[in-house]
Amino acid sequence: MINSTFICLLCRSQKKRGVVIMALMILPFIGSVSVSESLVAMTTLCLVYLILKFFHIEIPEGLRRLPGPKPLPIIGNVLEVGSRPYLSLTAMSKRYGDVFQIQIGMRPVVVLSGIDTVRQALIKQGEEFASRPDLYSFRFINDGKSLAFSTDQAGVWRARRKLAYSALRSFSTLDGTTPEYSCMLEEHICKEGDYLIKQLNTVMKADGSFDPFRHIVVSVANVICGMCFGRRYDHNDEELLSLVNLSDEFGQVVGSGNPADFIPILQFLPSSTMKKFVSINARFNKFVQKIVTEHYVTYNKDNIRDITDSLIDHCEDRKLDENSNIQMSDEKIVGIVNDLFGAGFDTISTALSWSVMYMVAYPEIQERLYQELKNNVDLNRSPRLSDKSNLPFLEAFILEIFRHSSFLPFTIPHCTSKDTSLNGYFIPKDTCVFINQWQINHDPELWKDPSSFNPDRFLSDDGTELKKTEAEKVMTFGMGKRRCIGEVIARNEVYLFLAIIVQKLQFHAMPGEPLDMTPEYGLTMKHKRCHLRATVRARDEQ
Ligand code: HEM
Repeated sequence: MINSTFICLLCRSQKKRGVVIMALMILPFIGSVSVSESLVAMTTLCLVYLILKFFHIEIPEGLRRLPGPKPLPIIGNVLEVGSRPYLSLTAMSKRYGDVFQIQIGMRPVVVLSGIDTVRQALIKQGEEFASRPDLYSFRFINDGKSLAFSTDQAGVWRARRKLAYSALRSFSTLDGTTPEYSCMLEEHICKEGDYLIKQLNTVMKADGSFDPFRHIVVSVANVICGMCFGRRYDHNDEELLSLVNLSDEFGQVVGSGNPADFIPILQFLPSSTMKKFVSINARFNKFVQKIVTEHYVTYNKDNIRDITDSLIDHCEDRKLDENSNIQMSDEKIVGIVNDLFGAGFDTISTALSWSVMYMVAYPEIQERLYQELKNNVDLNRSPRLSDKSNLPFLEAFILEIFRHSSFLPFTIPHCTSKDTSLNGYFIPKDTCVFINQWQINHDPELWKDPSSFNPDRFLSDDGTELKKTEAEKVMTFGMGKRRCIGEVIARNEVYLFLAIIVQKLQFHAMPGEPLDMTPEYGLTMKHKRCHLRATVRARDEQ
């Protein structure tokens, strides 16, 4: 009696109710079944039904259900996605098309591929695809107040993004301290580039080899530290070193597909990875917080020294402005510097470290880069931002690094802010969306021989000009409303650091040690840590 009432409550449709009752009727014929066994069986059936009902989505008329692989209970498609999601999801896009659905654990995820489909979603329907999903790991980044990862409401996120963008732009385009430099960004990079060369020479003399990421990351961190905090650190500073060298572990958890984000029960089970992740974030926040507190103490309205000061200043101005619409805490405003610092060193150091690896893997390309510099920049001076237009091969090389390595294989995950549709498929509100940048950068419809590393694909036949339409097809910084706000700085920084080091140094592999170019999956994919050699370009060569 209770059983049939329960079933009736669960199954409003006659047909479904019939299936459940039939299943229960069969039970006694399987063998002798005790009351408790039949209760367990019935509860399981009801639970399965409830789960099915939970995931059953009514599709509005005229739209189609999303295609995709069949998920297993509890784990969904985790096994098919595997440890290299950019490859498995690219393979799935060949089977299911540009818009398909997988299930990671309990959570449905829509995967977007194909440049036209991604443009349609992120640009033409940008508003609907601009939110971030509420993922467990994101709650630990910047104490849940991250500009890039938090689920801030659209109004708050937009205001913070505008503030971050304008602070970054002001402190990169500000005049340098001497007329020798066109702007502050150029001054920071040129000085850090020179320090990097000195540091690599010292390490080479002492040890005969160096770990490229270990040194590049400090130089790049110093550029963003200069803009954010008005200070730089020594290459052997233990505090900075221990912090910036943690970025691999950060990226491994935040990369699309971290199990604890998709299988809720894992949040409550002990996990050494999550423990490490929480501790990395706490250390990172503590580092930034200490500097911010010092800034509050020494803040002077008439002498805004850096981005932190300018954000504090914004809070002060807002308090004096009676008409201001206060929706954000000071913490949320000043906390923006945490995002800028975090995003500003890991991505660029990864790009530069890969560049050095590719130069070693393709010595003839390294030589062409050097010859181009030699022919177009006076070797008695350091390259500058203004030399960029005379170095098309270097620009083509950087584009090919972005494309071929696709070291940011996915954007940060997006989320739909309302029920929507794409290419005729229905996508409900609050669906997590992965954008597969790697697929776009390796799509044979867009690129000839996509797996070969060939910077010339971006150059005109005579090699003197960049092909703009080819360059615009590379997807590295996302697109639309969430597009990276540091893109201009990042492109300039990767270019100028590379020009400076290629002019002075030649990189080689360690004798007898094959170069391992296999990427390690994460938000930013790194190459395995390794040792290389560098020799100073001979004076007569220069
Ligand atoms: C080569 C270097 C860089 C690459 C490849 C890169 C790439 C990206 C990508 C793919 C996104 C996510 C876009 C999306 O979710 O659709 C992003 C977001 C972001 N980037 Fe970058 N980035 C780089 C450097 C920088 C730098 C130097 C800064 C700042 C100093 C920065 C600040 C940000 C911020 C704040 C966001 C979040 C934007 C938002 O959620 O509204 N990035 N970046």
